[in-house]
Amino acid sequence: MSRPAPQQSDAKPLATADKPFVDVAAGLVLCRDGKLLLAQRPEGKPWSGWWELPGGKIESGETPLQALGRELKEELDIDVTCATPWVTYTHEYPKTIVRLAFCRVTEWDGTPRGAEGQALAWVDPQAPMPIGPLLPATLPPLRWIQLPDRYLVTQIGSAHNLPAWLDKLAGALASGVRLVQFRERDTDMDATTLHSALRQVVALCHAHGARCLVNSTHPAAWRHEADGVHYRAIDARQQAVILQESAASSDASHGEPGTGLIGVSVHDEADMRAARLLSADFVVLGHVRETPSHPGAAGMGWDEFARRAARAGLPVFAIGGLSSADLGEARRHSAHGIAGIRGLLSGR
Ligand SMILES: Nc1nc2c([nH]c(=O)n2[C@H]2C[C@H](O)[C@@H](COP(=O)(O)OP(=O)(O)OP(=O)(O)O)O2)c(=O)[nH]1
Repeated sequence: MSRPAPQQSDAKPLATADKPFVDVAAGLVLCRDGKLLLAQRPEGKPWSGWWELPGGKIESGETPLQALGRELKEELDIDVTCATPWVTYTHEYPKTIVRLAFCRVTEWDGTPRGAEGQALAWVDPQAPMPIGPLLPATLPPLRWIQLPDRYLVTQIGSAHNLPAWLDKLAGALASGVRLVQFRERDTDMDATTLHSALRQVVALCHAHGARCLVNSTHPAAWRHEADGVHYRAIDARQQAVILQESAASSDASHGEPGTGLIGVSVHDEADMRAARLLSADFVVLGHVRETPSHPGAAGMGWDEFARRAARAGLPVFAIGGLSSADLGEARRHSAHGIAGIRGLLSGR
């Protein structure tokens, strides 16, 4: 899998005098069976014949969700009844800079039809794309929407906890968890025991069709036995500097992008910039509520989470005192999904 080029920051779009800046709302219209609706741009519009997510320009005074509701009525003749903000992403085209507020649309009244004469197609986002070409800025959301919505972080601690912990992991995997991060910070396991624990976690994940990433505190060689890496914020920043320096000196031997998934823990804009430079697949932002991992530290709350998530330019998992029951609330605040240690293991 080739990794896409890093995108620019969403916080500071690079509007220039000769390049107009356009704000757009686009919908990932998702059926209950997981199929996603794509539309072909009609004759007479720029990029006609290319496929895109339905939507259009945000008019003055509109929120992205209002604009999307209006556009989907005009283009598809449906009335949206449930939509949530998702990833806001900026793409520079040769003649324009487009900031796309991608939103998930999960309920609507009516049956979508090409009300402007455009062709429509329901596609399985997890399968090879049967149609094309797709607009360049439409490719990232089609990749991101394939990410699972729950991200379980390990906390095994001691070797004698491992069998019982693996049982709990099996329960979480059976309940649909498909993404796990091996992160053993406060452990009394020696390196050999820890490595063996990782192998057992990876094997169990794979047996359930789930993927496991290895936290960047662990040896880099272990990532290749798993499905990628999850960088701590400090490691992501360091890695981003290495990547920039090697790019500046045309030295490709450092920071070579791997083929697995890349997750990054972020707290602020600088962390998010590092994540984008590393072409991360997603970020984890928290903590939303006070948690046993950070006792006494108040959570940022959902409103602040939403403000920060809107600047990520990547799918964001919310973390901090959350369980599966919080998924709806998380999505209403621009999260892709939720991450957690205890909340996801207990199947709550
Ligand atoms: N709707 C939509 N637009 C996209 C996607 N990807 C992408 O690059 N774009 C770009 C193409 C256009 O430059 C811009 C959308 O503008 P548009 O011309 O479709 O807007 P509109 O429906 O309001 O049409 P109009 O007022 O220009 O007739 O966003 C996508 O997936 N969906």
